Amino acid sequence: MGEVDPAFIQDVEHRPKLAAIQAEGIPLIDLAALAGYSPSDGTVAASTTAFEELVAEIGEACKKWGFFAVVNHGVAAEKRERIGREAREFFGQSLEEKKKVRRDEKRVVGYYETEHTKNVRDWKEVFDFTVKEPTLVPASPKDGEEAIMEWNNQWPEYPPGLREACEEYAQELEKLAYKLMGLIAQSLGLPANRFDEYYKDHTTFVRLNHYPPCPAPHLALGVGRHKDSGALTILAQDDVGGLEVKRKSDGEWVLVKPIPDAFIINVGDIIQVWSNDTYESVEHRVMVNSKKERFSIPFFFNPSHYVMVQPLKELTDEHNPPKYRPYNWGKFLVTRKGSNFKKLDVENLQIYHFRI
Ligand SMILES: O=C(O)CCC(=O)C(=O)O
Ligand SMILES: [Fe+2]
Repeated sequence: MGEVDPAFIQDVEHRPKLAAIQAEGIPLIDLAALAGYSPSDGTVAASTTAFEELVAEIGEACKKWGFFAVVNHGVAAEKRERIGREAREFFGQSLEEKKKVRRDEKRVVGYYETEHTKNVRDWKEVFDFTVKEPTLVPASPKDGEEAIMEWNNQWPEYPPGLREACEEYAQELEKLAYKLMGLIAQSLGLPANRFDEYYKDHTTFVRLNHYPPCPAPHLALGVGRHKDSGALTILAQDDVGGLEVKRKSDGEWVLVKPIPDAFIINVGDIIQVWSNDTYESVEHRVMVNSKKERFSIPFFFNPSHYVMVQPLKELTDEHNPPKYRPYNWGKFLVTRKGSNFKKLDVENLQIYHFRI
């Protein structure tokens, strides 16, 4: 990634402004009132005013921004530090070493250094792993073909502690993800465990991102503008900064300031569909930096492959009819994964293709 290959250059209108706006950023939400909260059995241990306020805050943040930061989330700091150290070790190796666990059309998780977003190459390298081993998905993106296949993780020999650090981290984040889905359900007036049925064989994956220093941060992006296609993303970012969110109120790109130990949460396309557009999945992108490398770790909380994603019955009626046709999550996922290996003339599959 030494010189700037034209494949990385963004069209003029999508290039970042390096002096990004820092005023009015995404909401910061304190989850302290969550202690003792167990959404899976629908009980709310802390049924207090503080808890009601928290649910309302989550709802407002989802509506206004689609993004928020959380503190006092209950994830042990040492687990996050550990996966961060292992990720640095892994990416610090030669390309040849990393390519030993490179993903390809058969093994779709692992190391990858040539990802494209909207056909422009991203200035980054990644390592993906699924949380469930194995993860079950449709064998074919085609409708009517029922065969199922397994996605299996590819763990590198070095660093030897990477696998355990990743597995421990994923377990912690899974607990947080269920709590956040519980809060989001309650903020929509639904029972806390409303979404659990969709997660029995979930297809969640975690990505270790490394953004190396870039000699042309005004031309390239670490990740081009996009929306996350899953339900909910929980992101750990380091102290370098670079993530920008498209503010709903005016369409400006706003920097998400790093806050030590906080996680950044964002609503993905599936929550947009489930909520029938009450909450929207918001565009975001990542700027790169000419001096500093950056690391981040998104956790993409995705349902089971056989889930038909559609607006929830409780949230639709004759005055507010469903805005989307049902679509099969697994087929959507494997279509998107497959298209990562080709440079396409057409746009990726998107939820608006299912809009009624
Ligand atoms: O690195 C980041 O801050 C965000 C990455 C991201 O948006 C993604 O991987 O979907
Ligand atoms: Fe994203």
